Amino acid sequence: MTRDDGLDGAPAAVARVVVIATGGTIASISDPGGAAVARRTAAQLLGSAGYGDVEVEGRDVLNLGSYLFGHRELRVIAEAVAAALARDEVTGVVVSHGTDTMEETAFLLDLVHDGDKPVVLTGAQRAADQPDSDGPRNLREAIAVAASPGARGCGAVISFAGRIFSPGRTRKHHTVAAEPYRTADGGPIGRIGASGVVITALPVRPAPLARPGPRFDGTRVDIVTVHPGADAALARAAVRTGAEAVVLAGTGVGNANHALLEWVSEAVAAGTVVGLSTRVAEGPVVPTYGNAGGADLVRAGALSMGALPLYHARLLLALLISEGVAVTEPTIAPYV
Ligand SMILES: NC(=O)C[C@H](N)C(=O)O
Repeated sequence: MTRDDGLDGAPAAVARVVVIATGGTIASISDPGGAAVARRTAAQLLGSAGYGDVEVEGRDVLNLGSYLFGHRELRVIAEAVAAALARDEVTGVVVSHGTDTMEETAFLLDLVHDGDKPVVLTGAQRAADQPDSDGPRNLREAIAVAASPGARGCGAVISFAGRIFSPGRTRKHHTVAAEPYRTADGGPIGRIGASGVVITALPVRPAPLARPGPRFDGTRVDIVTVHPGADAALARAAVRTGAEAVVLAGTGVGNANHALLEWVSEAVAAGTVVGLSTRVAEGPVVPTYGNAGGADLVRAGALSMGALPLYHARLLLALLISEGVAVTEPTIAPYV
């Protein structure tokens, strides 16, 4: 099957999109106890209706809620995406995915994406067996984005409820809303509406990193949250149990307290990477305060993760460490 692209009269190859199914609510149906469990396959998600002039093929890679994913699952998805993208006849790839940790997978896929073909993650907030499930619409839109020439060069994106997001600063910001994603200090880079896929902004993306190798699976990077009364017990336990880096989710612009400041000095001296992030949903880390605030933490050797969201920061450190990259201010500068 061919279609005329209308540009030079030559028939263009038909758009072909590979849908990689990984589970999530988009694939979930009620079990006998009434709990939603990922069960539906790629073929079941795609159905038999067809997707206009886009040829679509499904591939089952995982079938789990994304709350169950570890680094291994993220690596397996990255490998499946790369294999699909490597096929000349493939225009773009869709990954159907649970919404809980889609921000991490999308960020990883974006970090390692080194071509122009679109990679589009989508999911659903209402299970596949709900009469008002948003899955079919989200999937249809994601396929349209993956097939769209306009989405080329945007890297990996999240397509959800008619909006397209670049993952670099995008997080799930609402547990149940039909539009669960928001880009911190930014907005969607495009929309899907009556006139099709419209890209309104091109994301700025750093040079691609190498895809994670098997070492990524066991690379432990933990998050320790700062709160009134927090001590260093959890941070110490993280290192004791194998964490190669710890991200501090500081208060405000990235502050902690004297117990954690003392730990940062000891941990950095012993070779642990300490990233300084914030527990606040939006806005960058700005090392400002003394008396165990962010300025002191950075002086003690913590690395400011800048405007990179908390869970993105954790993932970036895990990827860099697993690749044997020395994590320093200059090596993380392009991402934060
Ligand atoms: N809406 C969802 O997909 C949430 C689901 N629990 C998941 O992340 O797999």
